[in-house]
Amino acid sequence: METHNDEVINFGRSLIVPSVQELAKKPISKIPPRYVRHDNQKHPLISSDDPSIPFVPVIDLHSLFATASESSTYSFELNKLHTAAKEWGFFQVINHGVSESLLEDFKREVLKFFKLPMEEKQKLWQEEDNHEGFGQLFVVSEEQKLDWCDMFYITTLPHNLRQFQLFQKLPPVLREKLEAYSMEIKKLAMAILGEMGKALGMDNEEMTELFDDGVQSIRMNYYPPCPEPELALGFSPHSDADALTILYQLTDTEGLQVRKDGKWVPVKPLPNALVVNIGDIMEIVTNGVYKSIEHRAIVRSNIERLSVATFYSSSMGTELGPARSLVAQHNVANFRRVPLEEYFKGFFARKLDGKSFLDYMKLEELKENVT
Ligand SMILES: O=C(O)CCC(=O)C(=O)O
Ligand SMILES: [Fe+2]
Repeated sequence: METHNDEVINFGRSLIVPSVQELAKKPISKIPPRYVRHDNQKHPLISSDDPSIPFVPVIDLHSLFATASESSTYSFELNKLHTAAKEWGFFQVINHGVSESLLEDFKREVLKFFKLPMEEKQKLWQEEDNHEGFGQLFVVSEEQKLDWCDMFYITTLPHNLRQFQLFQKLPPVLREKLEAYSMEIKKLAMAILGEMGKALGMDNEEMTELFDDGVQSIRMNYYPPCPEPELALGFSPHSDADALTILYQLTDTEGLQVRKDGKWVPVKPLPNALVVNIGDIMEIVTNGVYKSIEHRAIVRSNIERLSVATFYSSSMGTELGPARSLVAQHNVANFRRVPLEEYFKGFFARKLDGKSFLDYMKLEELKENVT
């Protein structure tokens, strides 16, 4: 049930920036300096067809869940999940159970949403003091370089964290599909987290307590064609702050790249697949066994790209830190403990800079002794 509440928590703000989609409609052959990266590094498209490039693991969730219900033994698929989470922090899932028709309907509505006239979008633009809505995140100064991307960000779960006004302003069919998508993706995230907990040897009850009523937010990304794609970036390198991200690549345009052993590896959009990645919260909860991985998005000269990232984090009111059942196993805690709300506020107050915020959470010397 939806409740209108007066105590929506404001996790942060971001400076208001112009729409890149509108900019890209103009007949420009050069991009404004604010989008040209300082490093002047080129950000080339790396084709996933190049045989020397490793392929991000693909996990068949049907097999995983089928073997999971049969026995509690460590199945082949569970081992594959565990290895992918440990060594890649990124994988694709197929046979994930989210209905194809819902994915199609949601995609259609998101595409329409970004094609709305600017006067309509303006009503859903970020406000000075809150970063939900259309705009960009993590913009903290007028000098900062900007991403070649417009995004729409909204907190979806739990219901009492929703910006009721923003939900009310969404086109009704999008809103309906977003609700359904949010629920399906929560179910999927919980199922994957449950399997991960099993693979890690985490206490089941602890896992449920941490994530059952988790915070979910959805970020829709629109990357317009860019006249100088190698000088810009669609999304600066970052790791996600949440526990588990489920990314839906709406178009079959390549653009997402993950950093693996120092190299950028493309994540090829596969039909009916979703991309899953470990976020910083999961790295902390697993006491560092699973790693959140840096990733970025590049842009193209002649083609747009769209994606929807759903971020799933632990529940409000819980403390963020390594799972106690794992600290007991490992005999050491590698991260500090902070209230979840404090963690989020700290994260959103910064410019995106790789995995720098996780370093703040890391305990280098202070090792918590287990009793
Ligand atoms: O567009 C993409 O593929 C990446 C999006 C992403 O990393 C994010 O929204 O956090
Ligand atoms: Fe991300």
